[in-house]
Amino acid sequence: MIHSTLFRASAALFPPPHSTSSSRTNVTDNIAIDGRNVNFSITTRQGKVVPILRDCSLRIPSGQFWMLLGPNGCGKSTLLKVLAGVLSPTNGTVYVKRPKSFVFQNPDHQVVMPTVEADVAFGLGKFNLTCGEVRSRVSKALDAVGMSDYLQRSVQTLSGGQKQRIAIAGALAEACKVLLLDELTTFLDENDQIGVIKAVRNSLDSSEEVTALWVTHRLEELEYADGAVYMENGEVVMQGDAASILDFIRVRQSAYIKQINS
Ligand SMILES: Nc1ncnc2c1ncn2[C@@H]1O[C@H](COP(=O)(O)OP(=O)(O)OP(=O)(O)O)[C@@H](O)[C@H]1O
Repeated sequence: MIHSTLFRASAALFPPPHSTSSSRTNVTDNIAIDGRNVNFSITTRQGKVVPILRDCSLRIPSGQFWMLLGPNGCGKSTLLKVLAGVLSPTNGTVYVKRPKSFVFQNPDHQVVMPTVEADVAFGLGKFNLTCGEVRSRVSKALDAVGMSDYLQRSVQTLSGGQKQRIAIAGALAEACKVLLLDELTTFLDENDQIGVIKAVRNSLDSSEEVTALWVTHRLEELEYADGAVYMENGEVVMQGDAASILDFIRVRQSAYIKQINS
């Protein structure tokens, strides 16, 4: 864990990018996610290039639960999609430990099988496991997200948060090393929201192998995190331990409120 560390995410922290490849091998084992000077732009129909991410650098240690925070439209989901490999960076380098798993915002996009057990086991077909090994992985994964009692339940009967937890269990069952979680609590009520966030926290606490990056704009969720990356206007402004980032955002917000009231 990084203790009381807050650092400005400047280019000085990282050497300049050497390539635009989406994976690198010379990253130390204790870093799960490493993005350096990541840029992402879109080109409009009129041929105008619109930058969405500008020189974003971030470094997330293995085994930790980090949040990606910032105001609406600052580029959090885009950065997460670049890290997931769903989008290719226009420039910069990205390393994310594998296997990695991207969990979507909408709980109804998560589940594909009729029962919880079948859904969590869905991705295990490719591993050539015995039935006993499959059962054991499903059981451990459901335990990690607090859903052991739901093994035989029809997924149709689950709440949104329970569906998110099943999706996370599916990733854990596949021995996923990095969970990339895109605003999972947006559509959830408070109970479900807490259930999902605690499930992620517990999954990490029960395995040193798993790292999670959780996109949110809810500051209160920071209490569950080890660290956070704060973005504004397409840039990574700060990253560090959760308490320091919370202080930083509060100071920034009160300065903004003073400015608009003056
Ligand atoms: N394909 C696209 N075409 C045009 N603009 C885009 C595209 N993708 C993202 N954007 C713009 O890029 C900016 C960043 O979007 P993104 O969804 O990454 O932000 P966000 O921080 O996740 O926002 P929110 O918290 O509201 O979900 C926004 O202004 C968005 O409108």
